[in-house]
Amino acid sequence: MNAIEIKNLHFSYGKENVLDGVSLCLKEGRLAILAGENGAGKSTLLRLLLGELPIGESHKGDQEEGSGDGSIEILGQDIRQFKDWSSISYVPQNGMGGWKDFPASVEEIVRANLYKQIGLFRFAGKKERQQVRAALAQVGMEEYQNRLIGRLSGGQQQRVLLARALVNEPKLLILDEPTSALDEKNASHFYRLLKKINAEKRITVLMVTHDLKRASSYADDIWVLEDGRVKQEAGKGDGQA
Ligand SMILES: Nc1ncnc2c1ncn2[C@@H]1O[C@H](COP(=O)(O)OP(=O)(O)OP(=O)(O)O)[C@@H](O)[C@H]1O
Repeated sequence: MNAIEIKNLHFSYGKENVLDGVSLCLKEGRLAILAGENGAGKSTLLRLLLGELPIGESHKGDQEEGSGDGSIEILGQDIRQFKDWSSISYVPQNGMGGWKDFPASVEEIVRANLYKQIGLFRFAGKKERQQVRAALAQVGMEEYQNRLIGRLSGGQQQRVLLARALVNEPKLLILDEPTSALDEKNASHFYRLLKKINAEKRITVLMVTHDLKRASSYADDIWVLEDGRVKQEAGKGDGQA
């Protein structure tokens, strides 16, 4: 099955055409990167994939931020009918920015993503605590579970955000520039970790990055957004950066 299949996608904010016939296909189990210059439309494409921006007919009228057409299928289903959003996890850009004094532990940050399963007014049970521990172990942060989030380095915080995205055991993981605040060493470590999780857990990954040079050695598919369209480049996916 394809994790994502996009055909002839157009999107504009008012008169500004941002996507002008994007087509791409991400097969399940692969790791893909999406690059492109500032303003190329990468975040717009991610927002369409996450159902935050409309395609086709919509009933919200003037309140829409923009309008689009074309087709998007996620995990084999038309996005307009797609309901299984818990099978998709998203790591936003600068996810930890401004959390320096946030009074929550690593464990609480990861557990918060299980709120649908736990419910707002119930405490986490043994099963949920185990899920949190397993997600932290996947990113090598098990020992830090009681540490306040603001007392971690940028690289460690980014790994906690990854654990937070993994705790729901998603089929598809979407990341928006996860290494933009990291130095070279931490960025490479993050890519290796992502590749390992992709290979071992068979989680399909789509990552937006400006770091095409380093990230491309971990990718099966490399797409570059340019002039509203996607250009495909060969990926290596061997992780031998
Ligand atoms: N909500 C919005 N309303 C109007 N125009 C927008 C909106 N969001 C983005 N744009 C415009 O659409 C274009 C694409 O923006 P987008 O954020 O998708 O690019 P990007 O590739 O993610 O850029 P960057 O690498 O800088 O994050 C830009 O010209 C931007 O100004």
